Amino acid sequence: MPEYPDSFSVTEPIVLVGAGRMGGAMLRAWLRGGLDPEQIFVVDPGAPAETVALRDEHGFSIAVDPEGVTTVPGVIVIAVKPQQMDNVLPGIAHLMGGQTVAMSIAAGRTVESIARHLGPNRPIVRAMPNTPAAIGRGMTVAYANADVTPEQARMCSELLGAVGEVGWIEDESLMDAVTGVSGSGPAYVFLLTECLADAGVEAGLPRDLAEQLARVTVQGAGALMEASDTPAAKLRENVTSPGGTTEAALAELMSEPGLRDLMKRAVAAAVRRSKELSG
Ligand SMILES: NC(=O)C1=CN([C@@H]2O[C@H](COP(=O)(O)OP(=O)(O)OC[C@H]3O[C@@H](n4cnc5c(N)ncnc54)[C@H](OP(=O)(O)O)[C@@H]3O)[C@@H](O)[C@H]2O)C=CC1
Ligand SMILES: O=C(O)[C@@H]1CCC=N1
Repeated sequence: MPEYPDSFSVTEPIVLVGAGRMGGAMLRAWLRGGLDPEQIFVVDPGAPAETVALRDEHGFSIAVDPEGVTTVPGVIVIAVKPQQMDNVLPGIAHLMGGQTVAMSIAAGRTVESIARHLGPNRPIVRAMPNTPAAIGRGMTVAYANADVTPEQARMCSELLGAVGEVGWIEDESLMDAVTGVSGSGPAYVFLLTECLADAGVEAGLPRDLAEQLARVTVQGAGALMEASDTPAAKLRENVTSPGGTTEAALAELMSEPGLRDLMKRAVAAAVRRSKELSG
């Protein structure tokens, strides 16, 4: 079980542009982890009610646009939709001070496409979290351009580490595949849960029971993977008695073209879409 920071050494102001699902999850994790609310400046023209309630509780600042930010931040976290980036980036360029690093979590958007708006030689981090971030159980992969200093990378690691595990890559082109596996991945597991419940109903179970069985089974299988380093393939074998029921089911899932092929096609589609969003 990874250890998440329960305090922050980042002392610079943090600007969060976009406090939606992912931005909001990070904001809540920073507050939970003890980041000083006076360091936090949220920019969101239609800040969700929960963000306003959090502001009322903790006392950070919310601005409707970047003009309302009256500080030079150490980090600007950009958490708006990829399609909003071209509208948003020009407005935040002026917030970039000499020591500011911009960290985008937008799917697909390349560092080069961000630098086009922020200017040359700007420190830029591109990161891809996922929704278990909301409970501190996310997986984030990050890439830093050559202008990011070790201290800036450390600050970004700390902010990302508040929502789960963080890994850094040195080849930005891997980010599309990262997005296809871990960024979008939780949705595949949720769909699997839905499909398992539907199949249970088809097999005669009442819907409530089928949904409970599917949900608790996926939770339990995830917990089992967490409890040891046993490879997923071995855990699958452990369920599979020779000549038994699982073997019969897996023969269906693994017959060509089976689940492996379907998953490859799904991830490839996400990778293609990530490349299309590159900007
Ligand atoms: N959801 C996910 O699983 C993941 C998402 N991402 C990336 O995170 C980013 C955000 O996604 P997500 O949180 O799901 O999306 P949301 O729509 O929930 O969040 C985006 C937020 O940005 C706000 N916003 C819109 N325009 C502006 C603006 N001009 N200035 C400041 N804020 C603005 C939106 O407000 P309003 O709603 O009023 O428009 C909204 O609150 C995306 O780029 C996505 O690719 C990355 C990994 C996983
Ligand atoms: O669907 C999306 O585009 C975002 C990026 C990864 C997960 N959600």
